[in-house]
Parts: sequence; structure tokens; C-alpha cells
Amino acid sequence: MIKKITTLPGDGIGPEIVESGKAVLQVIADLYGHQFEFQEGLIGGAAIDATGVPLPDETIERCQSSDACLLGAVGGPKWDQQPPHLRPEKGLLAIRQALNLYANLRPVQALDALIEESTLKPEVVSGVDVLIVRELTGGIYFGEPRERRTIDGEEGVVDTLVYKKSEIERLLHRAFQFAEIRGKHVTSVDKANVLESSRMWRECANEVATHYPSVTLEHMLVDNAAMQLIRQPKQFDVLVTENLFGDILSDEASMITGSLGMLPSASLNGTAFGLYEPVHGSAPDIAGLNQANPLATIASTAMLLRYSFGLLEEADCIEQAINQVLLKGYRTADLTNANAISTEEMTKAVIKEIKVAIHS
Ligand SMILES: NC(=O)c1ccc[n+]([C@@H]2O[C@H](COP(=O)([O-])OP(=O)(O)OC[C@H]3O[C@@H](n4cnc5c(N)ncnc54)[C@H](O)[C@@H]3O)[C@@H](O)[C@H]2O)c1
Ligand SMILES: CC(C)[C@H](C(=O)O)[C@@H](O)C(=O)O
Ligand SMILES: [Mg+2]
Repeated sequence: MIKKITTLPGDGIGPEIVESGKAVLQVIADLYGHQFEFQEGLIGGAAIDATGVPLPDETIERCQSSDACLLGAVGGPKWDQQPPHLRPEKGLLAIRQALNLYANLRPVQALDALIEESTLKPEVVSGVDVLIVRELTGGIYFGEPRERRTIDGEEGVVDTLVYKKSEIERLLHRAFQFAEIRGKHVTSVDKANVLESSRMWRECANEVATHYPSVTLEHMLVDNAAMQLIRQPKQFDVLVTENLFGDILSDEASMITGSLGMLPSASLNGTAFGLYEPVHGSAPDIAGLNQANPLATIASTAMLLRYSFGLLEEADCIEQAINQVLLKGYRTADLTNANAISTEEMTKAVIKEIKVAIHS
């Protein structure tokens, strides 16, 4: 099987962690007899520096002509003062929109090996398995107008939250479909006590729920959800929400796992194609130091194999290898204060476990 993968390293720690993900994919290809063809694309600050724009057309074309993409992260202080259309983050938003990647899966699993590293109590964390399904191509991230303007004679600003009903419904269907094969419970998170968009979201959730009789639906206001995620995360199975709420809640939920460096994601558009990336950003504070935790990116490659290539055994193999290295006590600096290993060492440790698993 020949599959084309476009890597988009981006900025900060992006190139380091994408290198890790690529190395793991290559080992899987070698050991299982697959052929993965890699090509690279420019995005974010790296693209701005090289071409003047955060998402060159060539990058979109490369992604469109591949079976899946693996992205590192974009952004950094170097570009923070740029106008909006010349910011690295614009490249990320634009690729999500160009490829119609509306469904963003952000699984949050508490691994037994990291129970002690979580900021929450072991009994609260143990066994947590939440799938956050975040809407990724609509909402306040993309609505127009968005501008500075004079309001009542003074300097003001406008951002706009827009959703079409069909955009909400297609995402909710995905969430319910995942719940059907998981814990059969959907928590739809909104701010229906204030926002009209949330009131429509709630109506859509109620309607979509009628198509999935085996799944229970609960509505939760986002402020309460932020608290409940920390108080009792095991009450959640699938948590579905709009773009901005999903962004914030997933970073919060990462602390259940012990580190933001542990959270993978898949961005899907309803076809087999997907873009896979860690939930975290470009971590400018540790960029280039070989300190970043590569496990979120490596876990994203497992999602890539599962969702875009249907390679379930291979995906499981990567996830088990991650578990094994953590059980053996390997930790990058985000997970320990003592005896931290480097990005490269962690990557090698995972690859070694994959090889051991396949040869045993
Ligand atoms: N998907 C993306 O490309 C993405 C996501 C979030 C933020 N960003 C961008 O990244 C830049 C920095 O943002 P930020 O500092 O708010 O968030 P961040 O996620 O980059 O970093 C937050 C903190 O977590 C740490 N961290 C993140 N990933 C880590 C890893 N793999 N291993 C170890 N530690 C890790 C960082 O060192 C930092 O202390 C900004 O320009 C932001 O816009 C990009
Ligand atoms: C960098 C930023 C645009 C992005 C987002 O808000 O979606 C990031 O925080 C993420 O979670 O992928
Ligand atoms: Mg985010």
C-alpha cells in the first residue's frame, strides 16, 4: 500500500516533533510492509519568512494531493506584531477551512503510567477517557465582520460568531456516531443562557439525538463544563462543542493527562483524508532545545493510521508503545523535574518499544 503523507512542520518545536512523528511512521511502514511517501509543506511563520504568506497555494495543493497530513505547530513571538493576514495562526485557520476539516477530535485519556503526574487526584483521574469533538471551521474564528471600528465615537472592535444550521448538525452527527461506539453518552456544551448561537446549537443537538436512540444527551453550560472537567472528568464520554469553547476546554482537559504535550488530535472532513496535529502550540520557550514532549505528535500519527489509512493494528501498536515507555519511567521535562530525557531520546524509546512488540 502506497500512501502519501504531507508533513507541515511549522514553527517553534514544530519541526522537532514532526521529525519524531515521521520517524515513527517510517518504522511502522518498514515493519508492517507499507509504503509511506513523505512530502513537506510550508505553513505559519516559516511560510511567511519563505514566501510572504502564512499558507502558500502550493501547500494547499500538496495537502489536497495526499492521503493525510501531519502538522507540528505554528506561531511565535517573531510574528506576533504582524497584521492579522500575516500571522502564522492565519495559515492554520486557512488550511482547516481550505480542506473543510470541520470535525476536530481531541481524545483525553488518563494513562495509568501518568496518574501521579496529573494535577488532579489519582481517584479523579484514573480511567478518564473523554473524546472532545470540537467544531473547527466556523464560529467566532471565521465570522465576518471582524474589524476595528468607531463605536459611539470611540475606538471599538467587532468579532462575529456565525454558524449555519448544517454546520452544527454535521458536527453533532459525528459526535453521536462516536458516542455510539464508545460510552453512549454525549455532553453538548454551550452558553445557551446568553448566546443565540448556543440556543440553536441546543435545538440541533436535541433533533440529532433522536437519530441515535442508544445514546443519551446532556446539555451543559460551558462555565459549568470547565469546572466539571476538573471536578469529575469521568462523567464525560463524548463532549461536543463549538470552535472557541472546544479550544479552551481541550487545553484545560490536557492537565488530566499530566501535560499538554500528551494530547493528540485529528481534523476530519467526512472523507478518509485528515490532518493530524498535537493540541499544543509551538512552545517558543523550549523551541530548538530538544526538550519538547513528542508524544502528542506520535499519538497523532496513531490517529492518522487509524482514521485515514484504516491501519488499526498499527495504530494500537504505537499507542501501546507510548504506554510502555511511560510505564518504564521515561519522562520529558514537561512531565518530571528530575532525569528528563530529550525529544530524540523519547522518540527512540517509542521506536524501540514498537520494534520489541512486533518482533515478540
Ligand atoms: N496548533 C497550533 O499550531 C497552535 C496551538 C496553540 C498555540 N499555538 C501558537 O503557539 C504559540 C505559543 O502559544 P502558547 O505558549 O500559548 O501555547 P503552547 O501550547 O505553545 O505552550 C504552552 C506551554 O506548554 C508547553 N508545551 C507545549 N507543548 C509542549 C510539548 N510538546 N512539550 C513540552 N512542553 C510543551 C510550552 O513550553 C508552554 O510552557 C502562539 O503563537 C500560539 O498562537 C499554535
Ligand atoms: C493557534 C490557534 C489558531 C489554534 C486554535 O485556536 O484553533 C490552537 O490554539 C489550536 O488549539 O489548534
Ligand atoms: Mg488551542
